[in-house]
Amino acid sequence: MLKGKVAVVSGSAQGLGKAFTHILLENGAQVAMLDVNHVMGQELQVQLNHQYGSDRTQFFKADVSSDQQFTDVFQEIISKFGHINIFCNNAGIADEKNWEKTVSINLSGVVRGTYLALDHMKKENGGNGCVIINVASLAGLGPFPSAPVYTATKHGVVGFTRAISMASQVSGYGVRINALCPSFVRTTLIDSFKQEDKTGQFYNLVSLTQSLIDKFTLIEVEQVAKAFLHLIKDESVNGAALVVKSEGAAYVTFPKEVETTPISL
Ligand SMILES: NC(=O)C1=CN([C@@H]2O[C@H](COP(=O)(O)OP(=O)(O)OC[C@H]3O[C@@H](n4cnc5c(N)ncnc54)[C@H](O)[C@@H]3O)[C@@H](O)[C@H]2O)C=CC1
Ligand SMILES: CCCCC/C=C\C=C\C(=O)C/C=C\C/C=C\CCCC(=O)O
Repeated sequence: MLKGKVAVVSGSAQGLGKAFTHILLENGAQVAMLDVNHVMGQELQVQLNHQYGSDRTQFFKADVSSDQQFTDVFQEIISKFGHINIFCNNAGIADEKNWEKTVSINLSGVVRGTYLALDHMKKENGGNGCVIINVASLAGLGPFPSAPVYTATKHGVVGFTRAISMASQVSGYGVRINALCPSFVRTTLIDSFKQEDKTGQFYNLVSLTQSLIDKFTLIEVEQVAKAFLHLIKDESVNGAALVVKSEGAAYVTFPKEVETTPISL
């Protein structure tokens, strides 16, 4: 069903991005994989070439926190594949110690990728049938106390996605932009919560994180990939946030008006 479509997935050398790449390939798309980890990225490309054929994927090394690298690689991808229909901003880290890096990758990287993709999709593709998926988290909808800056970046991704999707609709770009909000997923990112060089001043909250993981239970990347595919196919949604938990996937119902409690001044 995605034959003839070209997809770009950032952070695709492992974890969720790798699972998104697999499901896109299984459904007929070509995939440009983008990651800062070129060793893992190139190894994966060799494996995928065997599995799906050599013309289906290409790995591109880039750091999404670098304007220059992201822009240059974007142009390389267009030169190789001609056009892009699906763009997934997935690359992300959890590092409260180096929190500015977390903001640069998780939030600025998503804004950068969305603007590059929008600019191409609205001009080159005539604004038809294109979709951007921004990977946020359940921590983009509620507080994750062990990782306040990670929480902030993911709330930022949800807010940015809701606003830019409305701008896209009002401007008639013909590009849908949605957010994916998984709870804890079994990937290497999860290991960060036990590492003091990642948790920094919140290392004392390790047991709180463990209790949250136990409450939500770890989900598998394949389950999130199915929700990702649903967001690509569901042409009725724009500006949506799709939550993925162990019990299933569900769209968030955002209030039309924020509920407030008046105070007297
Ligand atoms: N694992 C989890 O529990 C959850 C993860 N997420 C989000 O899903 C996304 C993917 O995470 P995972 O697959 O779990 O992590 P992961 O650590 O398994 O994979 C992340 C990939 O992103 C790449 N990457 C990191 N920084 C990069 C940069 N500056 N430029 C390009 N690539 C970069 C890494 O090299 C790696 O291949 C992230 O945005 C994460 O915040 C959301 C909810 C839950
Ligand atoms: C820096 C240490 C943190 C390491 C954690 C590792 C990965 C976390 C990935 C996530 O995206 C977290 C997923 C879910 C957030 C959990 C709780 C939010 C609560 C939301 C709610 O109130 O419903």
